[in-house]
Amino acid sequence: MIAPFGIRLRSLMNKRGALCVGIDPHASLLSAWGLDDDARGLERFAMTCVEALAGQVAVLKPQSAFFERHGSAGVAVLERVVREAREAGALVITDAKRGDIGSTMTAYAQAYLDQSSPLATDALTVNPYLGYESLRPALDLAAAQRCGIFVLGLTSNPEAGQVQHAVGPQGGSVAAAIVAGVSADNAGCPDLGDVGLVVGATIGSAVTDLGIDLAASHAPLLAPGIGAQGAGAGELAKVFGAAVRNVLPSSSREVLGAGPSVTALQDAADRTLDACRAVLGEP
Ligand SMILES: O=c1ccn([C@@H]2O[C@H](COP(=O)(O)O)[C@@H](O)[C@H]2O)c(=O)[nH]1
Repeated sequence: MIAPFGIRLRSLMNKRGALCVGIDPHASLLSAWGLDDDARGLERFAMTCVEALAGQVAVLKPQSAFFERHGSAGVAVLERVVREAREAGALVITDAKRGDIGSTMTAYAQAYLDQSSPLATDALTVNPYLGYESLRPALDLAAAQRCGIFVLGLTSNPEAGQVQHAVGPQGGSVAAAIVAGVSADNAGCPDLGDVGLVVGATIGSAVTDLGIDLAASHAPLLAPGIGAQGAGAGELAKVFGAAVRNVLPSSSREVLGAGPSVTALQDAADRTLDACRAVLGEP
């Protein structure tokens, strides 16, 4: 039987280095690569990323929105990207930030985590702001299918604090309550659990300010914000402190901007990984 997601992720981070490259086919990037902003251009862009990076980096993270904006043809491209990236040896986190209630959350979970689904992936980003327990159908199906879940914790966008830093009824921050939920789901894991957190590389001292212990959560820590959003590898030590070993830095536009040359994309990913390694050490 396949190993649980957290174990597979640690093993691939050890082998390939701790880096996630996002596949975000912005219209501006399609244009910069000389491609049309249509489903054919999207497919060429995304499959070039797979060809360049799926055998090299630990994790690829297609951003679902950029595929959905091309309608059903775009979703078909997403299916191909996820399938072929996994076949080439990368782990795939589908960044769709799903979140809903009850049976609707179950349907989202089935769409991405049931391994017989056309969109089947290794891990899915989810939004806990309908309440952490609203994610239970996805958490349960992920565990059954040996997949991962990445719960939005402290996101990289500047307006996130309005919700995530707010103090909830128990007196702690909303983000701390989400982290507590993740910690409970990972309880007993000796190393990385299957339930991860999204914590932006841009958030400065928020983890410390809110009194959050990320290391104790055993969560893989997906850290977007490197590159186009202004964070560099240097920010990682300050943001994550004692939890740096569990960080998976993520960058999209900064790497993708090097394309369409396959070798230029590979070199850009290598440069980002080297910069992160200098801060994080070996995973
Ligand atoms: O807190 C979050 C959660 C997700 N993202 C996503 O990551 C990429 C970032 O792309 P860049 O080009 O490297 O800025 C994008 O898909 C976001 O939706 C995030 O940035 N922050």
